[in-house]
Amino acid sequence: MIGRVIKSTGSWYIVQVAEQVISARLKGKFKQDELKLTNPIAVGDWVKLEREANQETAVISEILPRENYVIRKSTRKQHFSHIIASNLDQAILVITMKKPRTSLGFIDRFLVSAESFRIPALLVVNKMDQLEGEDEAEWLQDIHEIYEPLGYPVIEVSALKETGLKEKFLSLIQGKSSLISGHSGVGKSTLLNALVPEARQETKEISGFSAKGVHTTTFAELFTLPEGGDLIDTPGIKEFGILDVEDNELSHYFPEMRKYLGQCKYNNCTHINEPGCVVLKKLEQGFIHPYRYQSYVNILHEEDSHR
Ligand SMILES: Nc1nc2c(ncn2[C@@H]2O[C@H](COP(=O)(O)OP(=O)(O)OP(=O)(O)O)[C@@H](O)[C@H]2O)c(=O)[nH]1
Ligand SMILES: [Zn+2]
Repeated sequence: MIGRVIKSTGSWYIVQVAEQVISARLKGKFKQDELKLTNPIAVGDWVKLEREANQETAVISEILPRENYVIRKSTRKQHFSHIIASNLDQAILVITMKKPRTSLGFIDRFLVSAESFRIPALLVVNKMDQLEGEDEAEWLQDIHEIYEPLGYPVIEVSALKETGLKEKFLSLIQGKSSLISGHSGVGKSTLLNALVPEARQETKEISGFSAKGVHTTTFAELFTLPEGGDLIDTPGIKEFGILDVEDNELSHYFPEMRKYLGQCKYNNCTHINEPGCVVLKKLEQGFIHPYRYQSYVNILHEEDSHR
């Protein structure tokens, strides 16, 4: 039979097979794939499994090819090892204007990761009920002005007051597998509980039946939406990695730069100070947002310092 991994505890996997939830483990000699992962299976994986004699548990014999996946934060030049989730239609970053305010740099890192994994991304501004003052209104306006033209939808919600959820947000997640991420305290759990009423309950049930470690907050978990589709929560995982890229490739993950690539004088241009750089020209002309360019430079340098 075939099922989808909805939770991993490290040694046991909770697999959804049609309407049933089965606890499964790996066959003794499980073939590692080419990613050389520390954890061979991720939440979101589709797997082939067979029931054991007791009928209650199952053994996973094969992982079906992944459409895509995200891995844990790592520097660009390191070998990735920890896979967080797979087979995603999109990645959602929950952001807030205060307590804590999400920095644009953090948002850009997330978007670059999503681009590098070829997963569409969207931004959900939570705690809209707390919006007050000019400074906050400006921050929100910046978010809309910077990200929407790049193709990243920006949705405003209040998980606490349950506004904006059933309207626009639901239409964007229905029928899809969405990874949900964000800083601690932005309201991911509140959002999840508002959308998947049994989310809290489910977590409790599963932790009662399996090995210890189930309840640790570093494992991703897949929750099915009553309206169809699912949300993959990634508690404790703040940032994802960026796929292995050379300096002159980072700009491929900035949609506003991507369209000018190949037009610079040097084909290995890093768009920092090279003569005849079209990206720098477009920045000067206002076609590239200075904040975004700053993030580009920061990521380039940060990754360099890790080598
Ligand atoms: N005013 C307001 N508060 C909210 C909203 N959503 C969440 N909160 C509050 O923000 C705090 C953090 O919410 P959580 O849902 O625990 O945040 P989280 O992102 O899951 O945090 P971690 O579990 O640490 O990852 C709680 O006190 C929530 O009640 C909202 O829309 N408006
Ligand atoms: Zn250039």
